[in-house]
Amino acid sequence: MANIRIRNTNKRLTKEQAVTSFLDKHGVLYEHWDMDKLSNKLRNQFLLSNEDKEEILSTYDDEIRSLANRRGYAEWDVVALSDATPNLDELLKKFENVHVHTEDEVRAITAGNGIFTIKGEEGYFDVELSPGDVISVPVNTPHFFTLMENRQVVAVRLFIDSSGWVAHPYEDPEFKQ
Ligand SMILES: CSCCC(=O)/C(O)=C/O
Ligand SMILES: [Fe+2]
Ligand code: NI
Repeated sequence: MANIRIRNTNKRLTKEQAVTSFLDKHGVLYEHWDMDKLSNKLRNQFLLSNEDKEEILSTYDDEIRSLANRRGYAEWDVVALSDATPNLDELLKKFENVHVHTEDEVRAITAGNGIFTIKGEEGYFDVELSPGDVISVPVNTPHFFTLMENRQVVAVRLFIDSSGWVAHPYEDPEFKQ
C-alpha cells in the first residue's frame, strides 16, 4: 500500500481511501497487483537475468495488457536497481533530478521500494511505493524518483514512445530539496 508524504506540511496519508483519493485528485493512476502470483525467488531478487525479467512480464501479462489497452502503451520492460546494478549512481542521477516526460509514466513495483516525488497543488509530495503498487506520473508533470534505505527496486515500465524512457530536465524554482 503506497504512503503519501506532503513535503510542505510533512503530512502523511497512509489509509487506502485517503491515498487513492489524493492520487486521483492529482490525476495519478493507483492500482495494486497481486504479489502472491510472483515466485518467492523473484520477490527478493534484484539482479535479474533476461529469463527472470521474462518471468515477471509473463506472470503479470494480463495486468500489463489491461493497462496497455486502457492507456495506449505499446511496449513494456523490467528495470532492476540495487547496489548490484553496475553504474547505479549514474542511473540514479538521471532519476533523481526533477524531470518530465512527454507521455504519462506507468511503473509497477514488483520487488523492493521506491519513492516518486511529484509536483501537486500543494507543492511536491512523495509517493512511497511497495511491491504491488502501480502508479502513473501524468504527462509533463515535474517529478523525480529516489530509492529508499534498502536501495533496491524492481519495476515493470510501460511506454507509448518506442524510444522508451526519455527524461526532460525541468528547472523548477519552486522546488526545494
Ligand atoms: C523504478 S523505475 C525508474 C525510475 C524512472 O523510470 C523514472 O522515470 C523516474 O522518474
Ligand atoms: Fe520520471
Ligand atoms: Ni520516468
